[in-house]
Amino acid sequence: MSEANTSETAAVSIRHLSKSFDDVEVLRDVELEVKTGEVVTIIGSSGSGKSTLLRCINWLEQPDRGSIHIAGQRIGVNDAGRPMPVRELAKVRAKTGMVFQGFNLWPHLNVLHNVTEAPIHVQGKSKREAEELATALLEKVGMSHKHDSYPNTLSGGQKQRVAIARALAMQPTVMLFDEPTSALDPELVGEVLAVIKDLSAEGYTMVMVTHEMAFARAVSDQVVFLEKGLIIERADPETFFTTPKTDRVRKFLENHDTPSPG
Ligand SMILES: Nc1ncnc2c1ncn2[C@@H]1O[C@H](COP(=O)(O)OP(=O)(O)OP(=O)(O)O)[C@@H](O)[C@H]1O
Repeated sequence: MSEANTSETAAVSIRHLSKSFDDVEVLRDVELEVKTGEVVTIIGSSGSGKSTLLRCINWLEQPDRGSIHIAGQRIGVNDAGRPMPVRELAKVRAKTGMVFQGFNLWPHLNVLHNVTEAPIHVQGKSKREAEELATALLEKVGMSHKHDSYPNTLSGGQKQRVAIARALAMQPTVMLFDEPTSALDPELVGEVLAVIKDLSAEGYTMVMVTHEMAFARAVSDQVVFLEKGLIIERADPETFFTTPKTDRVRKFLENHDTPSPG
């Protein structure tokens, strides 16, 4: 059978992933396995390759070497080792729900239609089915009262909660969050983190790049530390935050808003 079957138990399986921009190797032989229901946070200093790793998972960036399987299916490369046709790639990519730092909502669509757009036009759901799902998801993120508002009338925290509902509407295997609170005013961070925390409690599989250390500690099953494109530590959050193995991580945690033990 195809190699896809070797990874079918993991939500995401990344093997020997490398990526360069120009001559700079930004990811170096990265290996990562995300089990179904697991929350993995990726942390590290600026420029260490966190966003690039996340963007490789859904092929927004194409790696130079290595493989990525999502729910057992390889993304970007077909069984014959050739680049996937666009339609096939779109199908695999739809197994991921991406939430960006900058929300990326459609400005000309109201909240409800931002959430129903892809289920109707990509998945072929009926308008009624898509609207029922969107209504339930907007309820989940506390935004159902704004269903007919347009993005420019929402706060950053509200926009990000709609963006989360929109990603969930495709019923992805894995949610990918790229610094989802970095663009928010500090007082709006909490409402978005609360939504993500609820999702983790509900068993959603998530990979998240974040600078919010207390949050990473609270929600993660696995914390991964990237340094110059290499994973130099990975551990459960308790171990990672209380007994880091390397001086590099110890120093990083000293300089960040590290939560106190316990
Ligand atoms: N499209 C691109 N073209 C050229 N270089 C890039 C591109 N995207 C990222 N890089 C470079 O790759 C390196 C890793 O970038 P990346 O955004 O993955 O880091 P990061 O760890 O997410 O950083 P930050 O925390 O600042 O967002 C950086 O040196 C960055 O300048």
